[in-house]
Amino acid sequence: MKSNNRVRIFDTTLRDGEQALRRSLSKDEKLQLAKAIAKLNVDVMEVGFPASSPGDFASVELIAKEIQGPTICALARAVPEDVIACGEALKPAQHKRIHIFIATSPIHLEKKLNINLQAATDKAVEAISIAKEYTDDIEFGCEDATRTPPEDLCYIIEKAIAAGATTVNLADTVGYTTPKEFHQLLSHIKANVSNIDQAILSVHCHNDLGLAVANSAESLLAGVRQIECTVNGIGERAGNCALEEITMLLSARKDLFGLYTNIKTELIKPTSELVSSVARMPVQLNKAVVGGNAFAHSSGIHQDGVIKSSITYEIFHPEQVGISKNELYFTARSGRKAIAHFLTQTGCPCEDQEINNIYNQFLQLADKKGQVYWYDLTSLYYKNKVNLCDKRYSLVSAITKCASERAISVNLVLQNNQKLQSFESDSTNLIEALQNLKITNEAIIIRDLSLEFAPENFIYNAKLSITLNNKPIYGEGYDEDPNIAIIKSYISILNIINMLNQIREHQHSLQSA
Ligand SMILES: CC(=O)SCCNC(=O)CCNC(=O)[C@H](O)C(C)(C)COP(=O)(O)OP(=O)(O)OC[C@H]1O[C@@H](n2cnc3c(N)ncnc32)[C@H](O)[C@@H]1OP(=O)(O)O
Ligand SMILES: CC(C)C(=O)C(=O)O
Repeated sequence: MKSNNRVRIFDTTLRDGEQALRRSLSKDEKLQLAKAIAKLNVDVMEVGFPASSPGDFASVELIAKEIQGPTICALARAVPEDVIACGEALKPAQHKRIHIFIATSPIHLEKKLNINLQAATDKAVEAISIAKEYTDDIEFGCEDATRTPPEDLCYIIEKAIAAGATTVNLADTVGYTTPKEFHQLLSHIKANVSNIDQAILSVHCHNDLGLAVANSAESLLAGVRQIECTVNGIGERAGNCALEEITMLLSARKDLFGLYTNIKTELIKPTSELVSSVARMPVQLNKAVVGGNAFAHSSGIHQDGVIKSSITYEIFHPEQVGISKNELYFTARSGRKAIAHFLTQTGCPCEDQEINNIYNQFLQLADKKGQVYWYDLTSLYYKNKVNLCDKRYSLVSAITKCASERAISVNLVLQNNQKLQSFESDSTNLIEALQNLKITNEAIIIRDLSLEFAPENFIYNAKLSITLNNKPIYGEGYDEDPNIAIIKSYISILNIINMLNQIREHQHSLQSA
């Protein structure tokens, strides 16, 4: 493809993204994220604001030293000290860029900077001339460009390019513009700035009205060739254009845009997870491309379509963004096809009549439980095949005692198959004490525990999850006493394991018969 079709991805996760965090990132955290973002193969990464603090100066300097490949960029106000701080911090970088910005809108000029457009232009030109002592790669940015009269933008941009700016960035700082309006503004700038061909046009869109990706995408149709964006769309207030969304839009709609990026899209999901965990910003389930539901289907009509051909409801393959496969969830909205498909895939093929029976029982269970798990389906299947004897544990009594602040002992009496059995253990906490009871041969390691109190019923709801043979198992228990609620949810896990063992034994007996 011609290079004019290449869109440069300018990642600002470590600068604008970091501005959205409740706690700033340490030098090591920034370096860890910088390494992952560089592996994504972004063209430019803006990694901080060196004049902001000695710590951020040191982070930018460290990244400039350690990261090879992408251009390392740092941000400065149109203030000499800021530009010098960028130049100094970026010294070790293989490829470096200084990004100088100043607000251009009447609102910002009058109410914030208290200067006029000419004074802002003079400051920008002076700052650019200082930056030129450090690098030829200079980005000039108009903050709040989308609330600036077009002729004012043309004036300051022309001067900035003449002073040496090689990239010009138009920021929709408060996420105010719309795609059509933005296209018109960018076309006006292209048509009216005499030296515009000497710079790459860039945009930096915020998501206050949910239009950051749409506005960035439309800007490309107006001739923009650099998009500023962040992983997971994190950034001031409602965030920035999401890197993963704009990248996958260009990939999925090559027919419309005819443009490409150099992003290694298969690294998108792991990078998103890393950013989310280091930044402590959870990704919402329904987030495009990287959300937990982006490739999950739970309604019957969709599941049927996806089973027949994934392109019915998926516009690109999950593997393209580093997600191993799509997922089907089972709820009362699921249909027969999904149930039959799951059972067949797990070695439990059914005849039509059988699936009808299982499906009716499934619906009753789904209405009761909300979500039906894989082991529920396997159990329904075998319950329809054979009358498995129900070897269930039930709780007869439970005593928990705190021997000291740091020791708890548990004594359980359980009934199983008419027999009473007593189990005892102690530890520093209830979960460990339960794990030490050794009621089954399986090593049960609890992964998660949630405990909620329902004040309307004065009752605790405990939810535990474990992993057994790489599959999750969820248990649930209710009680007025939080410890007993946890014990009951643990017993519900024992009963699921018991049921799975019975199914396995039954399968063996069928095979050897
Ligand atoms: C839209 C954006 O995301 S812009 C980038 C936002 N990022 C940051 O703010 C980075 C973190 N900021 C900081 O560490 C600090 O605010 C600093 C170091 C930049 C400045 O700190 P201080 O000197 O204490 O100033 P303070 O933050 O209180 O006020 C900002 C000053 O910068 C001025 N200013 C703001 N933008 C610009 C600009 N682009 N060019 C020149 N001056 C500017 C303001 O008018 C104000 O000046 P004043 O004191 O004369 O009124
Ligand atoms: C510094 C600029 C690019 C910015 O972050 C904004 O205007 O939102």
